[in-house]
Amino acid sequence: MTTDNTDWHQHDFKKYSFPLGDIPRLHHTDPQVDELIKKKQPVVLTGSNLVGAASKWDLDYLEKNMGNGEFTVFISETDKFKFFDEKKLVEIRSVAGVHVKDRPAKEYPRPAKSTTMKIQEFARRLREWKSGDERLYLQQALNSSSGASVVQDFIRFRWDWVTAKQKLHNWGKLTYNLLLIGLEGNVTPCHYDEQENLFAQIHGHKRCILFPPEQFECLYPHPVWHPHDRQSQVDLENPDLSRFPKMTNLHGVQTVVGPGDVLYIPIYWWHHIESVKPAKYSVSLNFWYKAGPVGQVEYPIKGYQKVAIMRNVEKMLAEAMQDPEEVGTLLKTLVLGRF
Ligand SMILES: CC1(C)c2ccccc2-c2ccc(C[C@@H](CC(=O)O)C(=O)C(=O)O)cc21
Ligand SMILES: [Zn+2]
Repeated sequence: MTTDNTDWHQHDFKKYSFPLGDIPRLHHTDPQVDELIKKKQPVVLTGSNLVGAASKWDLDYLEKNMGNGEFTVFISETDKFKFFDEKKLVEIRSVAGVHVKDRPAKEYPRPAKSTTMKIQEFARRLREWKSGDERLYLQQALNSSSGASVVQDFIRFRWDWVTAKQKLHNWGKLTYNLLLIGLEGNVTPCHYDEQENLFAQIHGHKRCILFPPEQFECLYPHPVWHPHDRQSQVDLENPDLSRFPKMTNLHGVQTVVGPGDVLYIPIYWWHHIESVKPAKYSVSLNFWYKAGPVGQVEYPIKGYQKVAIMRNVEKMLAEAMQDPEEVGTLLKTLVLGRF
């Protein structure tokens, strides 16, 4: 269990060009926890025992108990695992009711390719991994088809506790529990998700850097129709300031989560996550919840609501123009020199 964030050897970590505050770490019974979640502010909850039944989920245990299924594994030549949504490439769009299969969009570089393998092969390749080899990141939705004892552990999670959180904060339904097993050094680059996330760390440690939705203009997300939708175009470690000048206004918050910690990543908050030393690999399990009902809209509207509006404008224009390339031109015509 990480006792306290401050004993972290920060000098080990990558240095970034932007300031980083600390995400509060609070015991899960602290009343401030629910105040922060209600305000959609990130917070690390300690001592919840949410996935205590999984504290034994190291590679040996998972290798023996994850069953005989094929698991999704992403492979990357670099330390970055920037996910790529194939579905965006050939989107069927209806034009006046007629389904028009789009011509496949121009070829995009695929930084991480996905494959499947049995847990035994994954574990072997992780143990044999040495610097210079391609990196692996297992990402698999947990379900009843996992091995019997893993399912037993899953059932013994603190579902009462997490369901009470879901109800108290009016979150929608639980969509996924993604099991994540990645090498130390793997980086999931800066992106946001459209779901509330209780991110439970099981083995090893992860450095999590978060930015609020209001910093949308500093992070230059790809267009919504792009396979890298929801992900920043900016390489935080090596920002191209000529293309992304507003990146100099970036300021975030960070934490290092260890076994037993649960990080609340609010919906639409940007997060950049890295598996860090000393463990050779990390095991995490996230709990993704659909957004709750919008309810009474209060003005001025909040940052994350503006992101949702901008996404809808991009989608509507792409649909109307039937050619995503023209959307940029139209938007520039609409605003440049006028607003
Ligand atoms: C990078 C990877 C393996 C991936 C590849 C291709 C498609 C999807 C994904 C995906 C989705 C979620 C995560 C977990 C976490 C980041 C982290 O812990 O690394 C995170 O962002 C979250 O919990 O929201 C990681 C991945
Ligand atoms: Zn995410």
